[in-house]
Amino acid sequence: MKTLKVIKIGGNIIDNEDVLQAFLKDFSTIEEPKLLVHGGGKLATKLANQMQVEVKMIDGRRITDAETLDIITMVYAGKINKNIVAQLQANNCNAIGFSGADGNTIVSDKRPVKTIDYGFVGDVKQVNTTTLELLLENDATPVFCAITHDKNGQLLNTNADTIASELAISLSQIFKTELYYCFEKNGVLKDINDDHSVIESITSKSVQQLIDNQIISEGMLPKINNCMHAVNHNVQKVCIGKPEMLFDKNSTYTTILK
Ligand SMILES: Nc1ncnc2c1ncn2[C@@H]1O[C@H](COP(=O)(O)OP(=O)(O)O)[C@@H](O)[C@H]1O
Ligand SMILES: CC(=O)N[C@@H](CCC(=O)OP(=O)(O)O)C(=O)O
Repeated sequence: MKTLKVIKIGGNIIDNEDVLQAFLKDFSTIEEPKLLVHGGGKLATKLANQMQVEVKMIDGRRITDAETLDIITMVYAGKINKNIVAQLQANNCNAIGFSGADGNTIVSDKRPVKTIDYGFVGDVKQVNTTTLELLLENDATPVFCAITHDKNGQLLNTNADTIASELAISLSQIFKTELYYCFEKNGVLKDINDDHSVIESITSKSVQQLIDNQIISEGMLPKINNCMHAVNHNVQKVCIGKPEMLFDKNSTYTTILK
């Protein structure tokens, strides 16, 4: 079985042009099959503010009304996705941009209204890997944004961390899959203000205490839940840290274990 690296980059990497350019240059040097997932929540928030569209987030999830869905489609599937694809092509990496609607790769259900109406937010129901396998076997690199569809013509907003874990889980039937969450810190930190306080490994036993003690909070909560879901569903290796963890053997980062 070949190894596949599924790599997710978040807002603070996308927002910094120099950091993004450097990352994409390094990413292009990875010779094994690879797949990139990008977020972009921060840029969507900035644009919504400029357009005077109210931004509402609950537990790291964006309440997505029709106007917000238009904004995130333009930002995630348009500006960010196409710029990343163009930069990868400039580095001789044969990137192809995807939303979950493209090739019917990710189908999701609109989140049912319970106490909160999230609007056009989708929970992943099905990942179709046939097209992705074909591309990955032929040296092409899929680049996914945080948009899925319901197969009835409706686009839905889906957290980028979830897209990465669901793709990694489904593709683990075909590849030995590794999942890397890249962000601006060295890993999951004991003290959020001390970049040297990296927690080397987190297990399903230790995670609850970290959440209860509020060491893990905010944006790290959905990330760690997606990591746990992935290690418990056949993904061989799951790591959180700076992009350097992919390229520098001496870098520190957090490994998520069963
Ligand atoms: N223990 C922790 N270690 C590191 N970051 C943490 C921790 N707890 C909360 N966080 C927060 O989680 C954020 C990462 O989540 P998020 O902003 O959603 O990133 P991304 O856009 O890269 O997915 C960090 O910037 C940090 O503020
Ligand atoms: C439903 C939902 O919340 N979707 C996210 C998708 C983007 C994302 O996940 O971006 P980062 O990885 O940069 O945070 C949002 O709109 O903010």
